[in-house]
Amino acid sequence: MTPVVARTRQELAEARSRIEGTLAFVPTMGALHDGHLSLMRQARRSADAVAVSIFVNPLQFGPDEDFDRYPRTFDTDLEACAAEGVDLVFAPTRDVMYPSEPQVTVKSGPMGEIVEGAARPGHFDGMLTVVLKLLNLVRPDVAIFGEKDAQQLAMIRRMVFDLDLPVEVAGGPTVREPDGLALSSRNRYLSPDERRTAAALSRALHAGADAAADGPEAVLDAANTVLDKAATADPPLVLDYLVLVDPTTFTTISGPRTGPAVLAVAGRVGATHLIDNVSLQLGKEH
Ligand SMILES: Nc1ncnc2c1ncn2[C@@H]1O[C@H](COP(=O)(O)OP(=O)(O)OP(=O)(O)O)[C@@H](O)[C@H]1O
Ligand SMILES: CC(C)(CO)[C@@H](O)C(=O)[O-]
Ligand code: BAL
Repeated sequence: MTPVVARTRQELAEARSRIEGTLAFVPTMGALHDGHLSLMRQARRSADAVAVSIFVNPLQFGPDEDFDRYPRTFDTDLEACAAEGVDLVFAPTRDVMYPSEPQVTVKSGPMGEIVEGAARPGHFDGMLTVVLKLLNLVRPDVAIFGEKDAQQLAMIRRMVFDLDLPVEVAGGPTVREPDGLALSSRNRYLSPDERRTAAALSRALHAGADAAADGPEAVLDAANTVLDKAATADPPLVLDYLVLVDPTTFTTISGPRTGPAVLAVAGRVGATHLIDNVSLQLGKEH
């Protein structure tokens, strides 16, 4: 069945008031792929009804980023939502979300300025601002985000904790191509040659995870060996960062250490910024 499509606050309020039972919510920027669909299936298992938002949020894009060329594929997105049994799609315009230039926004704090936040200044402030607005508008019981954007997920959990938001946050596992490349709406920018180079990101994470029992230095060495080779490929992978961080705070892990960690990587192939990460247990066989 086709989902109810709400484009305005009033349409959303009316559709929301007709939903009975619990509601799970999957916020997206559209250009839906199997990663999004797996979050929708998780949402379906978590609640009586499922809502999806489709909104390319200008606030989280830097001036030199790809806001204008970000893929917008609403008709096929709606078909995908229908096939997954989504009940409600909220697809506001920019003017609906931001009727005037916002004066009060969310400040993501120190965690918003490191790792991906250092590569994309202001990104996490804009992301948290729109997520808070979406949560206030949709009022879900549970909101589901992909682990592919691990720092985003950690920051949303922190916002919910710090601001006492009445919502449960759940993470969904990263869906990958057969060669390991994490699905991402931005993958469609890649030429076949760039696509081949991009696969080095997940290969590096895999190599790092395989060395987890030997500690942080071994993890970074193993991943860097793969990335160094990709840096000389044609076209090359231009590394933005490779970091081993605490899963909750995203602060760097160094020296001998055991326990959970996230190995996160970001790089550019051509003009396309791609990110990926893997969770691992340092100092333990996995
Ligand atoms: N491969 C994936 N597996 C699982 N979840 C994913 C995957 N890719 C994205 N998501 C999640 O889907 C939600 C919407 O993300 P978004 O619409 O930005 O897609 P995206 O593929 O991450 O796009 P982008 O190319 O902009 O990074 C986020 O919670 C994101 O973490
Ligand atoms: C959470 C989100 C929908 C906010 O715009 C976006 O950052 C995304 O798609 O991951
Ligand atoms: N996938 C996270 C949203 C962004 O890249 O802006």
